[in-house]
Amino acid sequence: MPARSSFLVKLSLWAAITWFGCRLSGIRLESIGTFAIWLCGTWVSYCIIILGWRVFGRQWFSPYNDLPGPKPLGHQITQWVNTIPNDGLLHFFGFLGAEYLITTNVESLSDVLTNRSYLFQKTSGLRRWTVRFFGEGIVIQEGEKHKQNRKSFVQVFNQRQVDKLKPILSGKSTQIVDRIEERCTRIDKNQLKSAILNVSDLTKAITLDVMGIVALGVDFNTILGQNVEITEVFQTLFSTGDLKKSHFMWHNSAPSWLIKMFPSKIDRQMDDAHLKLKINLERLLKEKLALFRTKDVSDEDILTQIACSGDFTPEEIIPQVVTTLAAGFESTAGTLAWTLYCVAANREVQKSLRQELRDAKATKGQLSEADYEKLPLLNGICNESSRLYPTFAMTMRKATCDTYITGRHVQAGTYIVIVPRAINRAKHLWGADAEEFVPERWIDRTDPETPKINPTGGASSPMSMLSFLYGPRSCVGRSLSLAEIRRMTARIVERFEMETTSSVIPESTGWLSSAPSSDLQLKFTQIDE
Ligand code: HEM
Repeated sequence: MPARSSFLVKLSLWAAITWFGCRLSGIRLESIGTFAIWLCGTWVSYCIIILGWRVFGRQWFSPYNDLPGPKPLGHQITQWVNTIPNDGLLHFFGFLGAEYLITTNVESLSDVLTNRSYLFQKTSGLRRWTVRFFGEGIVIQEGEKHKQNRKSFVQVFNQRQVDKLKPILSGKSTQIVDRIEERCTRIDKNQLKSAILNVSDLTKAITLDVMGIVALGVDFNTILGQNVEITEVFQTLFSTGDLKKSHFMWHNSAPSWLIKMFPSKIDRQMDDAHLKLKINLERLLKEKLALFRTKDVSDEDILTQIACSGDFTPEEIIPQVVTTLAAGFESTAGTLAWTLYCVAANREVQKSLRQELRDAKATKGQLSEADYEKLPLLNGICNESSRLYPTFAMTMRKATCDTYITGRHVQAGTYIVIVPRAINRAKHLWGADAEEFVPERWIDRTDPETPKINPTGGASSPMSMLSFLYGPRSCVGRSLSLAEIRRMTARIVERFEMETTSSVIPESTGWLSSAPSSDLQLKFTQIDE
């Protein structure tokens, strides 16, 4: 519907509701003028309520909203976890007395994420919103259905499959480096070429290409400036900026008939983007199945594997792929952007990483795919940046029946708030420097001659690092995304000196997944070999 006619429909509805409201409450509308005053009055009241909600209400009513203003998701809860004494659970009341429990230690997390994980389900609001815009995929499935589908997904993302993809990821890392080099046109006083570039644009383009190859077997080459329209589709559908937060809140709280009656601009944009993606995926799927029948097909992409596994009905395949793209795109692009920022902001660490890469190459001339997984500092940097800046900063569950967490009774309907940002920065789990960037914590130097990777970063439990969550609902794409982030970071650091362009520490933006703000820029200067 064109914008103007949709406005007129809304205005007429508003007028009708006001008129009926006045009639029902016995208010006499003596002239058009009185009616117009009432119409304006109700509109102003509506605006005041919405404004009040935006400024004050969001903070009180839902943990998703945290503090007002440009604070990252999970910021306030991180402060609570680090300052309020507790025994593993923090309790608070939300809108209309809804009960919320925040899990703050390994014991309470174990109960929610592993011991009784299927009793704590994702919220119906998230499920409704996800199904509407992405379709029904593993990310929001529960119980037996989830268990069954998870087996297929673990198979699709197993180590052998990820190993097969590593040379492709390395090829893509060459492309991102070449792309940055092309754009280094400024000559500085040392006669070195440099450029100031938007980091999110780069990491989103390269991750979109990787996701295209991994999920669909198609290289969109957006890093080379091709297929711009697919970038728009991904951006519209999967990016989770602050506007999407209000969008989600609206879908979460309003009844379906009201949502249908007042479709928003974002609804229409997301529906259009979803439709475009679906049409393309259906066409691809047809081609792949035809190829599969002739056996002339590689089994590397997710679409082919899911389609040919026999575990999913034809209607289930596309939604599963769309939700996987949703889970992997912003999260990987955001984590890569954070990693590049952390390296740029810590020049000494950057220098040491460059040295580590040079030393590793010195003996063989070139790094093997296996080397990327073994280099202690490279791994330390990637783990540390995703610890400090988990792109899924917060997730929620709801108790489906009366149960208990660490021996405490939990009533059915209680919301359980799991906050990776707060756990990853908790001082009782990581020590006094929990909020600082310390890649060293991931290195075991028991033998100073041969430093090794410390898989838990010195924390007493792997559950202290929740960026990929833990247990039967943890991220299936973890090794794939880390393999991408390691290769991109290593190749960029080998070829460029990175610097921040501002002393202000960027904060996470976004709601479902959080990335550095979309205008974060870094300076890349070519290294004089
Ligand atoms: C650095 C990048 C990534 C991060 C930080 C990340 C993080 C997470 C987290 C925290 C969850 C659990 C969400 C919840 O239950 O509330 C999750 C689930 C999931 N992730 Fe990732 N993810 C990343 C990359 C990927 C990639 C590249 C893929 C696939 C291509 C992927 C696929 C999935 C899927 C399918 C699930 C649902 C698993 C289930 O419910 O059983 N993720 N991810």
